[in-house]
Amino acid sequence: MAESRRPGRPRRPGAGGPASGAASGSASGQARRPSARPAAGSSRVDPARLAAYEVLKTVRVDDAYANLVLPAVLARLGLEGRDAAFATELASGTLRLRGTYDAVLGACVQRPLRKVEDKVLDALRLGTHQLLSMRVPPHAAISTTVDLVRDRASSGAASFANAVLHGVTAHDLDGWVATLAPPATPRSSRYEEIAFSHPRWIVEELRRALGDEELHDLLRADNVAPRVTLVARPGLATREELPGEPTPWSPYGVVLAAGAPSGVPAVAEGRAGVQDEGSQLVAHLLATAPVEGRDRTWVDLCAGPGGKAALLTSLAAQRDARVVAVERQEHRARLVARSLAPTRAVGASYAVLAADGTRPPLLPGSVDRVLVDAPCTGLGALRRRPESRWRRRPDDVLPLVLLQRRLLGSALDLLRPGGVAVYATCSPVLTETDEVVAAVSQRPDVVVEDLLPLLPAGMPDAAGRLPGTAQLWPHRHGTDAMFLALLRKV
Ligand SMILES: C[S@@+](CC[C@H](N)C(=O)[O-])C[C@H]1O[C@@H](n2cnc3c(N)ncnc32)[C@H](O)[C@@H]1O
Repeated sequence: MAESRRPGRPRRPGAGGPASGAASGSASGQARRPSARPAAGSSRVDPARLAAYEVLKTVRVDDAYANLVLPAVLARLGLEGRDAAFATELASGTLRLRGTYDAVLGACVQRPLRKVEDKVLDALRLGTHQLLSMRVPPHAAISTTVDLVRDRASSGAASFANAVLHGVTAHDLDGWVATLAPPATPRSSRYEEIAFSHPRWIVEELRRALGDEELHDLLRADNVAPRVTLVARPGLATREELPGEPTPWSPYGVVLAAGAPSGVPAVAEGRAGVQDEGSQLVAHLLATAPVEGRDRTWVDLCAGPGGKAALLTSLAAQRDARVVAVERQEHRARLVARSLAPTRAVGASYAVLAADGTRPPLLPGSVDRVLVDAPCTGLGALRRRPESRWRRRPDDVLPLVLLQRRLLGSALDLLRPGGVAVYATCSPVLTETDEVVAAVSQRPDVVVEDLLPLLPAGMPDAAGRLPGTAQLWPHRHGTDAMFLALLRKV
């Protein structure tokens, strides 16, 4: 199923149970009459729906990231508490499940969807999410969407939206998937495209990396927003002072119990941060890989915005090692510098260089440990950015792969004999993972080492396809789908 909604009987048009759960409250459950309180100037549009609409529009028009736009929109419209939570779920859920909803809308609209005005289509997607995934009573979902379309488009478009959304109520989500998606087969990804709202080329890449058996578990996990995990940077903060349960795999992590991370003092002071557990393991692995002899110089070759570099630097400080963080984009290098600054309190030694990691201004053979957390398609972190699956294109992959190979090659040039490199991507795509490592390990001065013994005890099924490498998965490990490989210079 595309989202965690229990299967149910098809709904009758216009019928609906009481609003419940996170979706309940003034924003969700009440159909607003024309005379209801005005919002957003003179219009009668429900503010939470308006906020979600504004997010979709900004993502579409400005190519923005929803998670960055949302806080500003919520603040501008004065939304807090349940209304803010409703707007957040409405915007994020609609963006994630756009593929499923477009298939549904395509069946309810007489003309091709590309001929529907963008702003009307955005509103229809929002209405469809409320009807099929949020348990908003149909009369409320439809009337508030019609108000929105009337306000943002025209009365004619509002009548059109009314008719289309009544069509959407013909089935519940399971019913629509059963109606629209052909049965799943390993050879065609059409079923997954509709049922799990992933572009077909992405389904095919994920299938190649994972196989058929668990594919649906992965796609389902991609459609659920991850819990927020925090990292306690060693020497600066402890897990015990962070509010939440310890993470199962990372020795530095905590699953945030409730509230915004910015409200946690250690996070506000930069002693802790928000970081996926898989990312924490990447830094941990580089720091714990055995190295004989000198162990003074660690490099993060793709450091922006600095999450892993901050963890590495606090670990390096405990061993009197120095970290050089390299980042090509100047504004991201500034973010790295900001992220590393709190580690000065524990005497950390580091430098941040705005430079090209394929030609870093560092001496070849001078480095003991190097991390290549390579720029990648990010297809292992789809649950984090609801719109990202619709942005990426198949032809993004090749240029990234060429860059990844050059970055890893340059990292290996920096290493002294006996030094170690960790190559990581938040993508499981085989061309970005196994094939990069396999190509670079043709060098006579490099071996791929088995990193599995360095992973936390009891971590299940983390072996990658290429011997010695690791591939984490959201549905298995609760992390992003990070790929990790350990290479040693000989
Ligand atoms: C996956 S992100 C790294 C995330 C980072 N390690 C963290 O944990 O916060 C990849 C980074 O590599 C940077 N990058 C891309 N090409 C680069 C190059 N040629 N040299 C150095 N950095 C590069 C990107 O700007 C981006 O900030």
